[in-house]
Amino acid sequence: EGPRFHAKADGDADEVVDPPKVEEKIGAVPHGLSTDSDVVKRESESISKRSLRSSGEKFEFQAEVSRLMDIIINSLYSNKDIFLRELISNASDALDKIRFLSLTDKEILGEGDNSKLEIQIKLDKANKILSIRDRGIGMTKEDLIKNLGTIAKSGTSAFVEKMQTSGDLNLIGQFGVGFYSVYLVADYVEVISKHNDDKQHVWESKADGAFAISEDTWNEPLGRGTEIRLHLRDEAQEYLEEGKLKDLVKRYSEFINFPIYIWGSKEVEVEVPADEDESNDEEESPESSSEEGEDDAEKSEDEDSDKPKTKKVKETTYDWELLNDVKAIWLRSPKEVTEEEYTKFYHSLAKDFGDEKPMSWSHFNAEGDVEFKAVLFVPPKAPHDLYESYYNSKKSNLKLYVRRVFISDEFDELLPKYLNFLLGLVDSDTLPLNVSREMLQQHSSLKTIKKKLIRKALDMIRKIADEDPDESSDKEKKDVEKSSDNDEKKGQYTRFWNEFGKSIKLGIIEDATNRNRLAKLLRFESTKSDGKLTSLDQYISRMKSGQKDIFYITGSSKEQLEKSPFLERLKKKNYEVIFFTDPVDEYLMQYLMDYEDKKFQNVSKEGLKLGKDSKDKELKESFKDLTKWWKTALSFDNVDDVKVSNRLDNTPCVVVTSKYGWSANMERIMQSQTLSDASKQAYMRGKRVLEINPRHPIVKDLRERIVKDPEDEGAKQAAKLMYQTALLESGFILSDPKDFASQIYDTVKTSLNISPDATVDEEEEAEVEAETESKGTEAEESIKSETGDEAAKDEL
Ligand SMILES: Nc1ncnc2c1ncn2[C@@H]1O[C@H](COP(=O)(O)OP(=O)(O)OP(=O)(O)O)[C@@H](O)[C@H]1O
Repeated sequence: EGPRFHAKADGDADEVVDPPKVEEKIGAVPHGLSTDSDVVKRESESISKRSLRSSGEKFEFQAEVSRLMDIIINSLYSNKDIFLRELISNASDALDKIRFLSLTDKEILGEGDNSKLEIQIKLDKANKILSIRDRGIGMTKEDLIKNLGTIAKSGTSAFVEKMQTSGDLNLIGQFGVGFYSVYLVADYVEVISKHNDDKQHVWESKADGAFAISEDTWNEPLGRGTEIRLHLRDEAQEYLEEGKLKDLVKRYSEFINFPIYIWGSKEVEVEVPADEDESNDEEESPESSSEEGEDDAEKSEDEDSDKPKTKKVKETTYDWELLNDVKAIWLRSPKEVTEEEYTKFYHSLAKDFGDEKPMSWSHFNAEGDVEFKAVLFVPPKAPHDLYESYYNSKKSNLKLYVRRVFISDEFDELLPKYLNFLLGLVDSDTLPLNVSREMLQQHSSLKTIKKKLIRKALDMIRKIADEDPDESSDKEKKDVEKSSDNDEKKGQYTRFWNEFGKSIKLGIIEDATNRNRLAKLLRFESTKSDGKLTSLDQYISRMKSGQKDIFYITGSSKEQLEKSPFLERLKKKNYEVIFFTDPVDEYLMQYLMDYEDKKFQNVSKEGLKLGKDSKDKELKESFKDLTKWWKTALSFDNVDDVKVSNRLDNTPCVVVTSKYGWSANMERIMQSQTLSDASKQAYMRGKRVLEINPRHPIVKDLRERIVKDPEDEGAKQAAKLMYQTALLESGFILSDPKDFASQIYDTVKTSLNISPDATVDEEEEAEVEAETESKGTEAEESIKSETGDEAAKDEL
């Protein structure tokens, strides 16, 4: 039945068998698992007899981890190979860690084999065990408990959720729970680990909700590092085939920076003494010495009597075979690296083994005061948690190496937050190697590296746009279309924008130095973009003669904005207006003041200029009385002013805000934020100005009325109602909807010729109550009589 591991067998001490101490012999072979049949037999006995290590301390997996393991165990996911990639990646991480520590403490690596930073794979066909060992940092008992089971990683639940919708286990490494993929192929797993600060321990689990940890007194001492033993499921026996393992390692571990060995068998041709009738070599073949009589006879006949007679036979030998060549791709000249190699390298960095290529990459060598090599990638998709806790997370996806030695992948100082979506690495020759991470973080070269990385990153992104035929104007299109990989590049920048556009916007907000470069990368829809994305440069190229400002409007959706009264006259006069519909756009526009000497103008704010119109002044003058009167009529609300509008066509009036206050859209966004500060809201709220349309019949009529009688009650009511309606249409949230509603009802009354004094009928409360009661009783009675069940009454 294979090895069993039960949760604590209560009181059944007889079942508990301590594994026998494995003899010295095991220590002599490189890996604890010997090909020697005696040892194999003993090992196998000890495992199959063992149901529970009596010394083992039992733990339950954290509920989320248990759920994850359940999903993995029962998964029908066909690509089970991924477990190997995850284990090798963990081994490589552990080696990176010890190598990093050894930079400041040489002793830490130890001597002899211990100091070899390598990964070893062994197959034990007899016991159906695949084992992967590294001489990395290892895990203490506490680490084992924490890392492999009790503390769910932040990614666990996210991954479980993702699995339930996509079923794609391939992503497991990206969620930081890759280890558990071992249960795709194994039903019992042992993790033997030795950390410099602790004794050697064994973690074991059959993924049945529990695991056990014992101090390891029977396996070969590892010296330092971790060995994972997978007791393979029956249907996963293919992972005991050497050829398969070699292929997988080669495929998945091309970019692992440590040598990976397999304890491989080799058919070799060896020269052995020829058969007795041919052989004449006494010294070299002691076994054949007993038959020397006949040899002598032959020897005398043979002319080459000095040459020993041998034959070639095939023999199986075992040895460590190196599977990868550890050549860092970034050290090669970019010209020599193929597109396929970059793609594979990206996949290994991203722990993303789908088919998608990165959108773009940049591989360069920086020279001068600060020397470094770097490879940057734009991933095909944004990671699942890119904007979650954007300001608090310390996550950067750049790996930092110093002279080929991996230092850290949590180095915030290399790229600003808004470029966190990039993946890649930096290998610097200038940074010092033997200092602590804290010291490195303060090193002056980092600033230079960061500056150059940002430039290169922005160039790379710009290139995505430059190479996209959809991006170019018709004139340029012809040239671009000639290029070969055109189809692939088509629409690429739109894809980039949909995935990472928010990051570019955050960049504009946060990075004043590169604001203009980033603004070039900005895309949006506009009144003239025809459902596609357009850029500021394209906007400028379409500007009307005499147009000074770049017009935009903010709101919650394009559909809503398209109908906005603010656009009426602009559209009629053929001005282009940008739609900004992402909440971040409001913040963005507080930082993006101008572009190429053109100012930005929110068309729902004060200050809109549409070229000089000689009639403007005249109109303003002729409506002076009305605007003045209207302002007084609105003294109940904080209306700053009433003015003649230059932006309206069909709508009688709109409410605009002051230039530096919040727009209506921003007010809405701020109100929807749970923790927003009410006092700040009042302070930041833009001043409101009612703008009236001098060509509109209602406005013209009002003017006539108030000239005749400034106290006209009907006019006053209309002025108020129009203002409130304009607030709504302009995107504000009414502070007193009740008042607005009752005015509307009054108007409805008037239009239906109902007397303004008509009142609502009084309810006759006493009777209503009595009636309800009696109805209720009737209903109860009828249920009771139908079902004959007393309980029905309770239910009712
Ligand atoms: N060979 C190993 N040596 C030392 N520690 C290890 C080893 N394998 C796993 N660990 C520890 O267990 C943790 C959990 O591993 P797991 O593979 O689930 O997640 P991860 O390595 O953090 O992320 P990923 O799945 O992306 O590799 C690791 O973070 C590491 O601390």
